[in-house]
Amino acid sequence: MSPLFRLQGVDVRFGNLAALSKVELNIKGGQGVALIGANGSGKSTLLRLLHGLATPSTGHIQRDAAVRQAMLFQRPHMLRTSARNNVALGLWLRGVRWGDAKAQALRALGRVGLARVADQNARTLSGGQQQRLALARAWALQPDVLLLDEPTASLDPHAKREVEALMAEFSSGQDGRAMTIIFASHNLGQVKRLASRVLYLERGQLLADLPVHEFFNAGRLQQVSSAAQLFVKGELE
Ligand SMILES: Nc1ncnc2c1ncn2[C@@H]1O[C@H](COP(=O)(O)OP(=O)(O)OP(=O)(O)O)[C@@H](O)[C@H]1O
Repeated sequence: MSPLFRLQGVDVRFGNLAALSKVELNIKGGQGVALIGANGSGKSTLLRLLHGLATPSTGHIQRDAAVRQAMLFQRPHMLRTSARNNVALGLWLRGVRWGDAKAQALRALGRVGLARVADQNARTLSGGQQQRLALARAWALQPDVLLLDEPTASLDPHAKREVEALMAEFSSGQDGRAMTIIFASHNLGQVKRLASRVLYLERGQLLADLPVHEFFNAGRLQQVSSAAQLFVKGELE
């Protein structure tokens, strides 16, 4: 199977700052990929690059043109209209007729347990509901790849569990087709639960690309960098 993404020697620079530096990476379908690293290590930049929201300053990114992608952010942006319209508009923008878009939106809201609030103004929903609404908006597009930038970072434990459960269901192919999920997270428990592969970034460099069980092997991590070991220890405390 050809990779969904192939990055060769990619730098992303903002002025003098290299947010990403010499990144070499292949991502295949059917994986749960976690991006971890300290604040400012380049996780968001890498996700934005994969989603086409950032471009390499040097190097090359190859994306499978047939692949459908959606992206979620830590704080979803909702339009000041009903939850249902927020989902339907995403579909309509991709050419779905408005009547069909509204029907599909309702199915997507049902999928994330929000059918009850379909007519409520999206801006009045709780943080957890808004993130589930963002998941419905993504799910409605039936993407092959779902990119998520710290999707549970601003949620309470209950909402966090709900969002995480949906991520697990989407990636397991429960709805007929498995989505590849690529997510940034500081929550290492979540990384263990959802990822099969871990990418560790340090100051824009991809220092480790390991199966999840190897990444959490302290001896292995020491070989990556002492900062990586300290980082994981700090995040687990
Ligand atoms: N649009 C931009 N303009 C200038 N600098 C930027 C821009 N976007 C990111 N940076 C810088 O690039 C570096 C990497 O940022 P990035 O947001 O990718 O890190 P991160 O690992 O996602 O951090 P966090 O965990 O805080 O979200 C940081 O030093 C950041 O300040």
